[in-house]
Amino acid sequence: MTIRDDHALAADLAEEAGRRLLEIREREGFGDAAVLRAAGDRGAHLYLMEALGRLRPSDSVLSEESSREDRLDPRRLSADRVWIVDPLDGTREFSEEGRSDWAVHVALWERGTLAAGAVALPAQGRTLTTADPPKPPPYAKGRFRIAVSRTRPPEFVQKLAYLVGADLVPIGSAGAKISAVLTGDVEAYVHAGGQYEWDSAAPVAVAQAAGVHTSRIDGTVLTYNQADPSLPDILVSLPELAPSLLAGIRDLQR
Ligand SMILES: Nc1ncnc2c1ncn2[C@@H]1O[C@H](COP(=O)(O)O)[C@@H](OP(=O)(O)O)[C@H]1O
Ligand SMILES: [Mg+2]
Repeated sequence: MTIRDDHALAADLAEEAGRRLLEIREREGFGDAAVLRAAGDRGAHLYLMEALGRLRPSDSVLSEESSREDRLDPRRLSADRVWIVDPLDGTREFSEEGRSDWAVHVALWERGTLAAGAVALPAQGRTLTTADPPKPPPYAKGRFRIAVSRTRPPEFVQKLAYLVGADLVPIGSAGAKISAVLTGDVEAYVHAGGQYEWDSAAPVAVAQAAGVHTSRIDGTVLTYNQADPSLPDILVSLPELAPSLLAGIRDLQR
């Protein structure tokens, strides 16, 4: 198998899981949000596990929806290749009629780096992929936009926006927020206070391929396939904005 095949496979799997999620939304309706969320998480997870087991039988998989036992299975720590997937990121938004800020994440971690990835945004009719990385529009100087969680934004983010001259844009799903940086709808995404490897691996793979800044909020490297999959904070931004955002965050946390 060539490396190119992994890029295409990530995109195909994310798109097919997304197509199934649209069908589940259609079939279940929005009457009972908990039922719809559970059906979405389960349906996308089972499809991705079956497809990866069939198409990449020697690789490990770390999925948000795997059992706790499977997620903590130490075998993936000595594996060369681990697929890190979030079958449905933005589960809350998936269950809200009319919202399109939810995503399917499929990433491949290989010997220490993110080697391939895709983020399907089924309700937006697009998939962002390392097979054909997006080209974010260049930064036009002046005020800019920072995407934040709708429900759990970092406590410092209002002050940060004031400090750097930005407006906050609440969007659901880490994948949808990072995609918004890549498509030019916002210029940055800041999160702190909790998150896991599957929430960011695939969109970070695409962002890195697109030449966008990705790091922890202290500027250090995001590392994946760790024993503890907690990865609680992240900064994704157009490269020109990273130094002032990192300096602002540092000042506010002092
Ligand atoms: N404080 C926190 N602790 C744990 N997970 C968090 C979190 N804040 C956000 N997340 C996770 O990050 C993803 C994006 O969140 P948000 O839309 O609020 O930005 C969601 O993934 P899931 O939808 O896959 O659960 C959410 O559960
Ligand atoms: Mg998630």
